[in-house]
Amino acid sequence: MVDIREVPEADIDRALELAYLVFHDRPEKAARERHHALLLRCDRIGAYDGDVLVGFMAAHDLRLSVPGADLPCPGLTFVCVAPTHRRRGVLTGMMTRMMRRAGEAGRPIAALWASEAAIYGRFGYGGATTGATVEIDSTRPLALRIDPDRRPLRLVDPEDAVDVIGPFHEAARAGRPGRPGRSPERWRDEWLTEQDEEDEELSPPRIIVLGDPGEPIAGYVIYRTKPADDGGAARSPGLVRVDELEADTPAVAAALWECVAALDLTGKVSAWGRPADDPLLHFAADRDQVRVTAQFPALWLRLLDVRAALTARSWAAPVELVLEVHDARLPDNAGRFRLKAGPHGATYGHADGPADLALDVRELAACYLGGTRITELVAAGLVQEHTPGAAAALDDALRTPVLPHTGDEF
Ligand SMILES: CC(=O)SCCNC(=O)CCNC(=O)[C@H](O)C(C)(C)COP(=O)(O)OP(=O)(O)OC[C@H]1O[C@@H](n2cnc3c(N)ncnc32)[C@H](O)[C@@H]1OP(=O)(O)O
Repeated sequence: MVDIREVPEADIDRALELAYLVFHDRPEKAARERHHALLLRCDRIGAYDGDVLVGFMAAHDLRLSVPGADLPCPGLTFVCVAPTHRRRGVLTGMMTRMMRRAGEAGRPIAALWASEAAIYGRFGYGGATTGATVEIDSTRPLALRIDPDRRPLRLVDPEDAVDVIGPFHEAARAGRPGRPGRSPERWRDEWLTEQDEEDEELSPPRIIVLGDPGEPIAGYVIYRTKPADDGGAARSPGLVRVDELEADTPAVAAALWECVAALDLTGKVSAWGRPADDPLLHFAADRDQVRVTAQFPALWLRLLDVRAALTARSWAAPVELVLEVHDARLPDNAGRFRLKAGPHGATYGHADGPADLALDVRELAACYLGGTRITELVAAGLVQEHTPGAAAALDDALRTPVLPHTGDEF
């Protein structure tokens, strides 16, 4: 009989051993210490078979930008079940406990990054943001259709970076749904850590900011480099891996991309997890030089309290309709509800009349940040439109000026 309960501090190392076993990992001492410190700050739930920890899950205490608001949002991580106890409902038990606890604590939404896309839909999570991997052939200067901002660029010491770029990042979050806030620890351990956890050949992080001296910065780029590999047939050019690039204007973004593409002794820029509507893809003059090499679901979102989530976000256009929502895990969300929303806010309460749209809570989550259209899901047979035009009307109301984006993998 497996018991689901909180994991005390004393069991954190056991939880990490389980995670390393399950994720086929053998991290160095420094990474283990970072993971330990991270789990100390997380909510932790475990599955115990007698005294043996056979399942584990943690949740960061995050805030997530949603259209017009910033909501508390547990960010699930380190989800693992021992190979001896798979497919017996251990994850289901831990997830049920985690969702109930988060709901009781007044968290309207929860989020995660999935190791495999097939796992979390059954728990009501929908793919809410899309990431794109963008590669630039930088063996030649980056060809641009707009003039880059010519204000000065300067290098910032990683030690000072949180003070310099942290406020810019925090302000930029409000402009794009799907972005978690970053604690100083997350900045230090995830973005600015000297040694990249996944690729030890990469340089420490380099930070370049753009802006006039004494003025607030107008943008920044964080990148790491790897020297050219001249060995044998698998010769590869020096690499610039862009970890983050934020800019106030397209001209600032153009200057920062141009800068990283021009780094000496490198021939390729690779940026993982960029927004699907990255302006670079439009202002690049040669789309053979700037290519999207992969697209993937990034943040998976769960609406734990649909009413609280829908009434917290902003709405781009007026809409009034009845939704029939299915939620197999959290029955308070299930039923028929009238959504009345518009630029001045939203109400959401039980309705008697016939439904205009019927959908699972998972589909609502996929559309909540504006990254997926309801009409696409009608076309895919996943949302039933009982009143013609209802899906398009809801899309107009859910629309965001830019696509949601999540660059923080956790
Ligand atoms: C946010 C993150 O941390 S993502 C990381 C997720 N963790 C991993 O990938 C580590 C390796 N895998 C594992 O530890 C485990 O296999 C887990 C956590 C994915 C699943 O744990 P389990 O206890 O076996 O899941 P559980 O028994 O509750 O399964 C519930 C359902 O999900 C399904 N399921 C579980 N894992 C998967 C999967 N990888 N792909 C597809 N379906 C899955 C089960 O078949 C089951 O379906 P059913 O309800 O129709 O019978």
